[in-house]
Amino acid sequence: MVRAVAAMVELRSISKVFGNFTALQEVSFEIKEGEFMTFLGPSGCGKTTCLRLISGFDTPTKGQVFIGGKDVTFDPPYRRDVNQVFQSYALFPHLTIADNIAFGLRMKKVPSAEIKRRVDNVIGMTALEQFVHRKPAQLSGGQRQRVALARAIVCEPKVLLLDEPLSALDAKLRTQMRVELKQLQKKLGITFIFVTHDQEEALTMSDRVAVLNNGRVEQIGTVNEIYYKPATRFVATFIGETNIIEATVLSRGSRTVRCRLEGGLELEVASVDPTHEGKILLSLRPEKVRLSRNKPEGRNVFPGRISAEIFKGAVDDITLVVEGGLELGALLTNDGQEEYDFHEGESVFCRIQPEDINIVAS
Ligand SMILES: Nc1ncnc2c1ncn2[C@@H]1O[C@H](COP(=O)(O)OP(=O)(O)OP(=O)(O)O)[C@@H](O)[C@H]1O
Repeated sequence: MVRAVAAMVELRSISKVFGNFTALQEVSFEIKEGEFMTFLGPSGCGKTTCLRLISGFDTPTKGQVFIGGKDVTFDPPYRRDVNQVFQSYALFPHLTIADNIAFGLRMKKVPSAEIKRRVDNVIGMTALEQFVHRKPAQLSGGQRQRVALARAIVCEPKVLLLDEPLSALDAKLRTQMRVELKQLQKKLGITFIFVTHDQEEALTMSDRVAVLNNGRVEQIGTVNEIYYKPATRFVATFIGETNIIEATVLSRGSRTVRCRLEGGLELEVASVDPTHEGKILLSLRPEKVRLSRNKPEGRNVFPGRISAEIFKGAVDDITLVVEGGLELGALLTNDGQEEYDFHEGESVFCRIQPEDINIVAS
């Protein structure tokens, strides 16, 4: 018999109003067991509010919260199989690292032999062996971060909530901790819900990302979907660099539409959606603009002039002027091949695959 597997966490038509301000509006999504889900969005978009409704530190104005298939909308935090790692880590300064980690289990009156076994296990997992007798003040930011994580996972919650846990770390440590966190999550198989406003952080660690804006979910998808198939202008511009271009649909083929871009350039754009008609908005990632000196074969080939070139190490950031004065950004990898080494003032041919252009909602 096939049994439907309930989502580990589900928010169903959630709205949250503070006074006369709506912080979340009709938010619905499901998070699967063992998934690394990230809430990504600018400051004030409602990420922390979402997290607080899942942890039980707050209740929704409307809608329901389910954890493990059970309606927990009005259950207090201690009745939910959820643990949280805070931005500030919230460690007890007077306790040693080992005692900080054991604290939650002692509160739950877990037998001491079991506490020792579980604490030793997470200390190994988070590489904290040499610090167990120190106090939090004697650790670096990254080490403190690991203690906060160890303290949360030792309780073996089904869901771990992480509210910008890397924000206090310097850039290098942040990058390192991203990899460690992701590896740890895979090893533990716990559902992680991670909050950040840093798109790079979201792209490196998550299985799926929910992009929030103004209290609404703009898009939920895998990191690839969010990056390569952004649904809205906001998602396309918030994550990575993109060219946003206004266009008009001229005609429809079986899998593409022919569009006239602002300035007059005509291009074919992948589309099977019949609602794509009249005025539309296009998103084009700069690394998808191919340049060459000789005219290439294929569709969507057009001339352009390089009006600016900025060297950025691994890549060159290029501005092109094409038909009708339209400016397009292009990114080229600096791999040392002269064939792809273009300079300001040069005339070039541009080529864009129809499927590399996305029609986005405004
Ligand atoms: N208790 C409250 N009373 C009134 N307004 C609140 C309350 N809590 C949050 N808000 C408002 O709700 C909105 C969403 O807040 P939230 O903390 O969820 O944002 P966020 O996306 O986590 O932002 P940040 O990245 O800055 O932490 C904000 O405009 C905030 O001012």
